[in-house]
Amino acid sequence: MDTQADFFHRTLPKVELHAHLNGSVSSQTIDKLIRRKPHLNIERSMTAIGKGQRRTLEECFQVFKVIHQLVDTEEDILMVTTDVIREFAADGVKYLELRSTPREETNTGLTKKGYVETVVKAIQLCKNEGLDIDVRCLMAIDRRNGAQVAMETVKLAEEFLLSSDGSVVGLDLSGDPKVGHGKDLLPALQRGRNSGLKLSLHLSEIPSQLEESDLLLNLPPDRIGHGTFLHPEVGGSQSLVDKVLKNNIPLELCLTSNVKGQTVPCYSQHHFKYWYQLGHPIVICTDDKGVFCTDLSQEYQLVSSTFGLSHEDLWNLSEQAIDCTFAPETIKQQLKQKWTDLKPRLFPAAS
Ligand SMILES: CNc1ncnc2c1ncn2[C@@H]1O[C@H](COP(=O)(O)O)[C@@H](O)[C@H]1O
Ligand SMILES: [Zn+2]
Repeated sequence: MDTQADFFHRTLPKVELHAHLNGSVSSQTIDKLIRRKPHLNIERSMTAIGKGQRRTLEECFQVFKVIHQLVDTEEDILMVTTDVIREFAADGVKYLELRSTPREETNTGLTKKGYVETVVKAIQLCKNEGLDIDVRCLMAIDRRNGAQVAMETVKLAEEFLLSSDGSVVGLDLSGDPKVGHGKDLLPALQRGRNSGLKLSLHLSEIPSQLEESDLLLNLPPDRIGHGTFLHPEVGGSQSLVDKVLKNNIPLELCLTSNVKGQTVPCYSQHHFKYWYQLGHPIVICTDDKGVFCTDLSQEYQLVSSTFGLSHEDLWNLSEQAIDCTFAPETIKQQLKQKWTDLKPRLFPAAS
């Protein structure tokens, strides 16, 4: 990795659309949390998957449980959210959609509403700091918790859609893909959609979910998380691909996450190639930058070194991501202007 490439990828203005809040907590923030809660006996190595390490997806979900133990008060959520936003801003991210599952913690008196209020407050605090990053929030439905909780989350999101000054823009469906079935969550997702909430759904993150993916694609979602096993070469189907293409649904792709979580055997076999060759809208994302020890610059660098993309190709990818955001049209136009203004810094010869 040469320094020139590093400068390019870090300076490249970027859009991050798939980042789980508690999976994005950096080792520095984890250290602060561990100091706050020494009685939990949690070590930093239990909260992240280091270089060259792999885990099964089940093991990844154990890691989130450990982080959730460390993040269980309003104070923690405020610190975690502001730290994560500052880190993305320092990495050249100009627009960020953070997603998080509202949690209730009876031992600390935290309510789901309080959880979301705190995330929105942190977004506001960062705005007041004058950071060069626009941040929005998606409320996550953990598929493990079933239909009733999903519906409660949608209702809460509806409230925040009206009251959060544009901070809460949509819903995410995530959680352990082996648990629960998407069909039970359709009424909640449908309702959210009808209320004007945008939908980003984890889809076919593991094999053999053709039926579920088909049902969820009929909504249709506004974006797809991963979509690793949608295409026929890996056991998906042409009809699923056709639905994605027909509705022009962008895919959020997270290379390190998929390789470390072992749903993809190696970088060169990542489904980025399949969708990129089709010219379909794709957005490079981190998923869980803390847990998978990455950042968005590294993910862009990985894409370019694995698939031989030029700086110009990467520029186009990051610029096209603006159209995939859930931001209002005026914000998209402002972001495009920002990209135009920044381009001469990265392509001096062309200016
Ligand atoms: C690795 N692939 C993945 N697949 C599915 N869901 C994932 C995920 N990575 C993270 N999450 C979801 O995000 C939560 C942590 O952040 P929040 O507490 O919501 O901020 C996890 O508990 C899981 O539900
Ligand atoms: Zn995810």
